[in-house]
Amino acid sequence: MSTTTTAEDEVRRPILTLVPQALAHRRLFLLTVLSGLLAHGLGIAAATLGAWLVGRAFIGEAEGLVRGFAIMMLLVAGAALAKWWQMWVAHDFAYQLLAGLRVQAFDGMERRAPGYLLGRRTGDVGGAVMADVETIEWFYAHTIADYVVAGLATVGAVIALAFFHPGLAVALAVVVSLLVTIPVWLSRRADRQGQRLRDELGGLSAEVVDGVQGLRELVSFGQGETYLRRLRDRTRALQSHQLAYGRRAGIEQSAADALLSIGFASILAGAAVLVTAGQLSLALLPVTVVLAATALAPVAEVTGTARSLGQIRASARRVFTVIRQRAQVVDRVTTPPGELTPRITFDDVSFSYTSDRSPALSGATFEIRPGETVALVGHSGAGKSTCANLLLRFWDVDGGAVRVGGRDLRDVPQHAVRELVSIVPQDVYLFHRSVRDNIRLGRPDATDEEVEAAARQARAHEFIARLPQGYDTTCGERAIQLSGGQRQRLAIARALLRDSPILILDEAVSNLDAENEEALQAAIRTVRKGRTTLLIAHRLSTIRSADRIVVLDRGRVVEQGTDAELRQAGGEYARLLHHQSLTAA
Ligand SMILES: Nc1ncnc2c1ncn2[C@@H]1O[C@H](COP(=O)(O)OP(=O)(O)OP(=O)(O)O)[C@@H](O)[C@H]1O
Repeated sequence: MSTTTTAEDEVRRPILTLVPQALAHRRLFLLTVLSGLLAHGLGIAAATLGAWLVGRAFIGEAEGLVRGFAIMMLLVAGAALAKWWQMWVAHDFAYQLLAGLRVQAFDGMERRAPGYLLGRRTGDVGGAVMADVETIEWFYAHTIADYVVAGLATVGAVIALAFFHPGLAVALAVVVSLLVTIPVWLSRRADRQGQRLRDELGGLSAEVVDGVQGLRELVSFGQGETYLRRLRDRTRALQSHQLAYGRRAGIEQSAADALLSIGFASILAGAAVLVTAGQLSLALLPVTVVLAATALAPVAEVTGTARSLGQIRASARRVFTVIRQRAQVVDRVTTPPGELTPRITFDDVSFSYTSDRSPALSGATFEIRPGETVALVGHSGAGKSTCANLLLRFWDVDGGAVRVGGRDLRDVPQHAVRELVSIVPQDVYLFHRSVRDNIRLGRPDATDEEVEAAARQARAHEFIARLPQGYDTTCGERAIQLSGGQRQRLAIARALLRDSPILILDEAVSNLDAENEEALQAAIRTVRKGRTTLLIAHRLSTIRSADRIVVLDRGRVVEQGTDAELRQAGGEYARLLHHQSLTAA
């Protein structure tokens, strides 16, 4: 039975899952912290020196002022350089991590393909991978190392202040401690709001992708206005979540600003009282003020970035849920099986996609001998595509076994299955690349000559030659559009290049014009030659061209034989013909 993403797969502490990823890039992380410390340290030193010089000037001690000023300018220049270095390494660190996360997320989806996409909308999936990964950039580039730097810089400033007066250091430590707790007060609400906001954004992106993909249907059924209304409703819902998020962030900001002002004013007042009481030299007053300010500034900065933690948490949760999904099919053997006779056996196979649905196959038994073509026929939903999915090991059977050359497919690693079996699907996906590269997907190291030879055999060369740039014409969603029959011929060329001994052919149901039809049938005849073929057929002419026919009904094999035998038997096949469930062409 197929497993879908469950609650256990959900990531419970998403921010903590981001940290080990950062530690995997230890060198860059340390450089980010180091550059941050240098930038802050030099900044604090420059400001403190400046304040000290002002203090001395105040009490009339002019000696060494010029030298001190020159040193201060050097420190300022050093701080600026260190800041630039910090931005550079922090972004290098973040982008390397994000690149890794994108690959891991794609890997997670591939591990569960195609089951993963069931029940999920493609816009939502794309959103999880791209937009959420982008949100995480903020954590790596502006948060994690900044927290470490802010912590160290603040502790340093408090210790330095303690040399001047311990009371002032204690007061500063109290203000800092209160400031850092602000995001914690509202963290639950921030988490909830961030989650809602990211979900709503994902939903909206899915809605837009849905609308664009189904534009033809919407327009032809006059439903454009209804769709726009739905979109408006979703946008309004998103807006209200954004407002709630903004309100809470505003409360945090105001609380932090108020605390910062009160805290700073108190320390200033305390220092002034100490000067009046003769416990602190007037010359040191500017230095204490600057130290307090330099301790508070980085803390205020990180509490600002902490306001984004709600969204970062939600994004990390979604990305890591994808990354950590369990594999749809697990290999229990990793060594390839060696050469297998391409004899396919479905032995009492039972399978359900999900536990809440009736079985797609129950006790299905049939065989395809080496080099033979067997057509699977049956009503829609009878289980034909499920047989193909199991033969490709997109899922594993629940009961019985699918065997190739007598070997249970569960004992053949998935990569070896993909070499053994290739498919010409009904809906051929073309990537936004050249026709040549799309064919080359069958065998990436094929030469141009081999690609062209495969296209000729697949009866695709002629229409490719008529395209604006021939084999270099870009195809796919955003480029030249090819007809269903032409796409299938490109897929046949792919399969010919792949040259696997077993072929699954899912015949296109759409009506093709006579020229396309003739070319496609010829291509199918070529690609079947010498291969064991499972044919999901809809046209009578194709069905008749098969060596044998297996008739499925509600997941069971109800009849097997040649076209003539089955007609004569007067069973399900004859009924399908009678009710014209099979296309006559
Ligand atoms: N990915 C899936 N998840 C859940 N149920 C599925 C999935 N694919 C198919 N089914 C269900 O399994 C049963 C068999 O479907 P299958 O696609 O194998 O039928 P089919 O004979 O190929 O139909 P068609 O000719 O319409 O393509 C159907 O009840 C279908 O709803």
